[in-house]
Amino acid sequence: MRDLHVFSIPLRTRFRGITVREGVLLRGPAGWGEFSPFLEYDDATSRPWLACAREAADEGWPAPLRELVPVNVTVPATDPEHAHAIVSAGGCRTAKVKVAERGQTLADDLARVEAVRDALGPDGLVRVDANGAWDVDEAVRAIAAIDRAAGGLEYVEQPVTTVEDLAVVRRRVGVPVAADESIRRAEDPYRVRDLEAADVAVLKVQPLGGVRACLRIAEDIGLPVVVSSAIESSVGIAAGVALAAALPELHHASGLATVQMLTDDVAVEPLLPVDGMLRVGRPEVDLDALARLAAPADRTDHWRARLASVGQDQPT
Ligand SMILES: O=C(O)CCC(=O)c1ccccc1C(=O)O
Ligand SMILES: [Mg+2]
Repeated sequence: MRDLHVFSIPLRTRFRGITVREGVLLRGPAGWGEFSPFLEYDDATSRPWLACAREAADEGWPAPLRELVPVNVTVPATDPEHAHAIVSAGGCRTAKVKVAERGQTLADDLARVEAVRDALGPDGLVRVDANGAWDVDEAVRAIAAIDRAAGGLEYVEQPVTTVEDLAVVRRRVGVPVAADESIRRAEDPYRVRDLEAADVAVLKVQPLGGVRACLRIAEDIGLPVVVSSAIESSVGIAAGVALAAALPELHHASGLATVQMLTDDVAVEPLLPVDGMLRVGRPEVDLDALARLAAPADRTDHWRARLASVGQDQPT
């Protein structure tokens, strides 16, 4: 049995319904890997997440082509003053702004992106993420208004839920469209490509089965890629950085500056951006942090059982 640690780290602010991030760190001959599928995911959905952890622990990653990876600051659906402060503190030249939050209005989104543009200055890039919350007509209207308020958008991520609607919206707006939730399973990117539903593909290493699996997808789909996180510890983020570092072409900042969304981390030097960049490499795990962040016994039992169940048909 590999060295195995179950961690539990509170988030600074609730993000998509989650207040605590739990997962497993596995140590193998190549280093540490992270297995942290969201709690509601079944075994089949979680299998690529385990493949990603095993690749990190057992094999390691393909050689990097760059040493630094530009990242975006992530701005939650917060008020304009807070959004301005987050971007000003971040040091990133690209900001990703959450929009279309339930319980908020388009006016809230417009005020938030205006504040973000003000904090970034004219040379920064603003992208927005609606997490599929709009219908087609709402999306067309909102995107035009947000594009004006932002003084130009880099792209809009997942404006609508289905890949068919994504293709319709893409044909009706002047802003590039990125697919995120539409690319979760290995076969999804090919549907996005075949329907010409997006200009940009968001790839996350855990749900798509690891760095090599994502490199293959990027090569096959022929779209520019944005590497993004699933809110992971520095160990999980390092796998995303390894993908961004190994892509033959990298046109966009990665959505990997999310360690700061957690209240604590497992690494001696947490993988936080310096001047808007993350350094490629393997973070050193802090054994004191593993002890401090160790999940309670019942959660550890839950994750051990889950690992056994997800890894069932494969050698451990
Ligand atoms: O891309 C980023 O800046 C951070 C990652 C992020 O937003 C995210 C993290 C976990 C689940 C969903 C999402 C998302 O892109 O909506
Ligand atoms: Mg997204």
